[in-house]
Order: sequence, then structure tokens, then C-alpha cells
Amino acid sequence: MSAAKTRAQSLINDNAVVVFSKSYCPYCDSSKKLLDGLNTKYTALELDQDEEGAAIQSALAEISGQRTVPNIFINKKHIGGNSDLQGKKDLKDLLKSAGAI
Ligand SMILES: N[C@@H](CCC(=O)N[C@@H](CS)C(=O)NCC(=O)O)C(=O)O
Repeated sequence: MSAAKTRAQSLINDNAVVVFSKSYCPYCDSSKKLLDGLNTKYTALELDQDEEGAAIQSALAEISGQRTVPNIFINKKHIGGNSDLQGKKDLKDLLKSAGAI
């Protein structure tokens, strides 16, 4: 496994909620706003500000089949992007069972 893939997988495994993000991405802002509004504890990695960001983005495509950001994981499960997060009817329950709220 590449170092970037190991790092991405560790973030997913070790955090209840992970948002792989880019600092200038409006969809990422929307997702983080939604999570902030629910007082969620989450980890965000801004791929455009990380020296391994491009490699991590490629690793995420391998792990999840998704290349775009935000790329969101809750309880190690791939949720998808912003539209998927916004559309989750059971989001609060999911966050509660992950211990993130
Ligand atoms: N439908 C997606 C849209 C996400 C999207 O288009 N993100 C852009 C950044 S704002 C992206 O990933 N572009 C390709 C890239 O940055 O490599 C969602 O809801 O998350």
C-alpha cells in the first residue's frame, strides 16, 4: 500500500467522521457547515494544503471510487460527497452511533 493510501486509510479508521476537503471548495464548506451546525466532532484534511494531497486524492479514488471533494466517511463507511451528506435522512442517528455528536 502506498504511504498516501495508508495515511488516508488510517484517518478513516481512527476518526468517527472524516472530511477530505479542499480549502476553496464551496461544496466542502457546505458539508462542514452542516456538521458544525450539529456540533459534530470531525477531522478535515484540506488536500490542497497538504504536500501529499494529490496522492491522497488518488488513494481515495481507489478506496471509495470517488475522486471529488468533499469525500466523507462516517464510522469508517463511505458516505459520498456533499449532496450525499445533505440528503442523509438519518444523519443525526449516524453521527450519534459514530460517537461524533
Ligand atoms: N456533487 C459533488 C460535487 C463536488 C465537486 O464538484 N467538487 C469539486 C471541488 S469544488 C471537485 O472535487 N473537483 C475536482 C478536484 O478538485 O479534483 C458533491 O456534492 O460533493
